[in-house]
Amino acid sequence: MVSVEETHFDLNSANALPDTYTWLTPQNQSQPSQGPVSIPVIDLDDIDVIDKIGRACEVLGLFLVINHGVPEEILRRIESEARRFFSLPADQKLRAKRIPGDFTGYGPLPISKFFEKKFWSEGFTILGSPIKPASAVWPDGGHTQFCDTVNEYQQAILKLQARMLGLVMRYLGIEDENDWLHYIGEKGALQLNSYPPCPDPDRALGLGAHGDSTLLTVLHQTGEKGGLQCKIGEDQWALVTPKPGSLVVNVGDLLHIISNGRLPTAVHRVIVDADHHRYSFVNLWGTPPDVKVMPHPKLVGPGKPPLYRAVTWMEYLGIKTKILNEALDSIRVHENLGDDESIQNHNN
Ligand SMILES: C=C1C[C@]23C[C@@]1(O)CC[C@H]2[C@@]12CCC[C@@](C)(C(=O)O1)[C@H]2[C@@H]3C(=O)O
Ligand SMILES: O=C(O)CCC(=O)C(=O)O
Ligand SMILES: [Fe+2]
Repeated sequence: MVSVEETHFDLNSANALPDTYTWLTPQNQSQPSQGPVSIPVIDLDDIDVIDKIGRACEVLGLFLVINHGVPEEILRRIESEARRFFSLPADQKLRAKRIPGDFTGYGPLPISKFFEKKFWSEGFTILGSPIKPASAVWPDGGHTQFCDTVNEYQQAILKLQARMLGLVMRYLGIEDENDWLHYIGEKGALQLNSYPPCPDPDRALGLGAHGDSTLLTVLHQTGEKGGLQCKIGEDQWALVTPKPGSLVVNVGDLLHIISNGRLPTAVHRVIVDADHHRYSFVNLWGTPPDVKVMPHPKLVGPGKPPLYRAVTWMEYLGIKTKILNEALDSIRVHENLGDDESIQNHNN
């Protein structure tokens, strides 16, 4: 039998960076942004919130939100439950190990297989009810507090996500609730991430560059240093500096599709630190199982053909799990004529 020690490398007690975690390619060495790029901060109580949130989605697809209405007490509790989970011995966490083909579980994320080196992070994904994985970890009742907290956190974040989606829809000119309420219903996947201090942070990566397959992703993070970076232009990365009381929001592929390409999916990654142990609690929010996601009919018309075919969230997750960065292109039915590069491709 293979022991836990042979298969599981414990990042929390490592004092050197193993070869399997050492990035030699420019993967984590591309240029940090020249000069400070400011990440927009959107105040949900702002009188011009529709315009401001819409523009933030349109420009970067990533922003901070304040006055978001998620009670601080819930944020503190999810943090404390995540810390309780990640500080367990490896063999106890591994009782919830992700089985290949499953979304839920503890272990390397679906994107890991697309990267040549491992990520300096631990993750626990919960899609659906937390009861099964949590009671595997805590068979003696310790799971109840964890599950209650996960449920309350997701409920509170879902309320915020639905509110923001309404604002963005109105920005796009989709005023009538009946034209977008059907996107709401799924609570999404909760991704708990732990990024322990790293002995050689310049040669490691917490999480590789990716876009989320979501409508919107909302992320709460610990500490003041940050680690999340947002891709700007070709090969520059801006640090999403934490701001007390704020949450991070990013546009995912589903909203990009619905907006018919107008709102970009935010490409992001995570860097790590020598001293700071960072955690993030990420709600990856998609559409209900029976909803076909496609460019919204109100955003399609003469001169504005639909750029993508219809997909359900689950179908899209399946595609993304197989071909990651090519997923959007694989459902594209028309080039974006507003985009210089696309026009060139079209002419060739
Ligand atoms: C619902 C999901 C979205 C996600 C795959 C998952 O099943 C649960 C984890 C999510 C996550 C988080 C990190 C990046 C990502 C690309 C990945 O590998 O796992 C996303 C997936 C996604 O948004 O496509
Ligand atoms: O930890 C972070 O800041 C980002 C995590 C992330 O991108 C994800 O879980 O999808
Ligand atoms: Fe992400």
